[in-house]
Amino acid sequence: MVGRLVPAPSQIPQLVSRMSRINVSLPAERSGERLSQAAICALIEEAELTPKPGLVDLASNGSHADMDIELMRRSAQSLTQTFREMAEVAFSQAPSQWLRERLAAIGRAGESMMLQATGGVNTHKGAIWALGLLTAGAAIEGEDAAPALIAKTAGEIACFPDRWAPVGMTNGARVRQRYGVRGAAEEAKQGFPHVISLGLPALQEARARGASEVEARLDALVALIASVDDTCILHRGGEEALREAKKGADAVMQAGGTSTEAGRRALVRLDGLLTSRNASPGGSADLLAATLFLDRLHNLTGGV
Ligand SMILES: CC(C)(COP(=O)(O)OP(=O)(O)OC[C@H]1O[C@@H](n2cnc3c(N)ncnc32)[C@H](O)[C@@H]1O)[C@@H](O)C(=O)NCCC(=O)NCCS
Ligand SMILES: Nc1ncnc2c1ncn2[C@@H]1O[C@H](COP(=O)(O)OP(=O)(O)OP(=O)(O)O)[C@@H](O)[C@H]1O
Repeated sequence: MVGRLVPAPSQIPQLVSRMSRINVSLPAERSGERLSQAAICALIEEAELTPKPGLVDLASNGSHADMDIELMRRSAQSLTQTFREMAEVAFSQAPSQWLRERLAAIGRAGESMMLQATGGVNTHKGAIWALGLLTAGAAIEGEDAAPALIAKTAGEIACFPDRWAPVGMTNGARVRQRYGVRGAAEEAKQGFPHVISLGLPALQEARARGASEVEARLDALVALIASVDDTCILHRGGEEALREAKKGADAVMQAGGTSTEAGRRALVRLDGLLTSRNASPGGSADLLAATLFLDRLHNLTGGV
C-alpha cells in the first residue's frame, strides 16, 4: 500500500520532470477555448492578408480555381472544435505516443469536417497539421511559454510515430520521393525551424523598422517562400517553379521588403510568376499562420 503512495527514489526525477511540464494556471477547457480561438484567428489573418503571391486572399484566388476567401473563412471556422479538442487532450500531458495518436485521430476528424465545410476542397490540411501540433505544444507548456519552447514540444510530439496513419500516397509524399525534399512532417519534427528562425524574426524586424502590420506579415511570408521546400509548389510546378519562387521571394527581400516601392513591384512579379505556373506556396502560407499564432500568444500573454 505504502509502496503505491510513495514514489520509489528512482521514480522521483521522472516525476519532477513531468510536474515541471504541468500547466496548472488554467483549466483544460479554458485553455482549449483560448488556444482554439488563437488558431482560428491566425488562419483567418493569413487568408485575409493581401496581396499574397499565388494564394487565396481578399483580392484574388491566386492559383486556386476551387477556392475563394469566403471558403477559407468557412473552412477556418469549421476547425474550432478540432483545435479545442487538441488543446484539451494535450493539457497537463507530456509528449508521448498516446498523445501523438490522439491528436492524429482528432486531426483526421478535423480534415473530414474541413472537407464537409468546403464541399471537398483541401483548404487547410497542412494548417491543421502545423497549428494542431503547436496548439498542443502551447497547451502543454502554457500559453505564455516562449514560442521556441512551444515549437520544440510540438516537434517532440510529431516525432512519435502514428501507428494508425492511413497508408496511401499524398501529393506531399509523391514529391518528397521524387525530389528528395523534407516536407510538412519533417518541418514539424524539427520543431518548426522556419517559423522560429525565419517567420517570427522577419515579422518582428519589419515591425521594428516601422513597416505596417500588413507589410510586416507579407515580409514574413516572403522570407518563408524564399527558404521553404514547399511541396505544394513542387507538386503543381516542379523543381523549376520552386527555384523561381525562392528567387522571386529573395528579390522582394533584396529590394528592402514589401514596404518599399521596389519590393512591392518584386512581389507583383512573384505573384505573376506563380499564377502563370498555376503554383501556390501553400506550405509557406501554413507556416505564416503558425508564425501569427505564436506571435498572437506571445503578445497576449507578454510571454518570455
Ligand atoms: C503531415 C501532413 C501535413 C501530410 O503531409 P504530406 O507530406 O503527406 O503531404 P500532403 O500533400 O498531404 O500535405 C502537405 C501540406 O503541408 C503543407 N506544406 C507543404 N510543404 C511544406 C513544408 N515544407 N513545410 C511545412 N508545410 C508544408 C502544405 O499545406 C501542403 O498542402 C498531415 O496532413 C498528416 O499527416 N495528417 C494526418 C493527421 C495527423 O496526424 N494530424 C495530426 C494533427 S496534430
Ligand atoms: N491562403 C491560402 N491559399 C491557398 N492555400 C493555402 C492558403 N493558406 C494555406 N494554404 C494551404 O495550401 C494547401 C492547399 O494547396 P493545394 O491546393 O496545392 O493542395 P493539394 O490539395 O495538395 O493540391 P491540388 O489542389 O493540386 O490537388 C492547403 O493544405 C492549405 O493548408
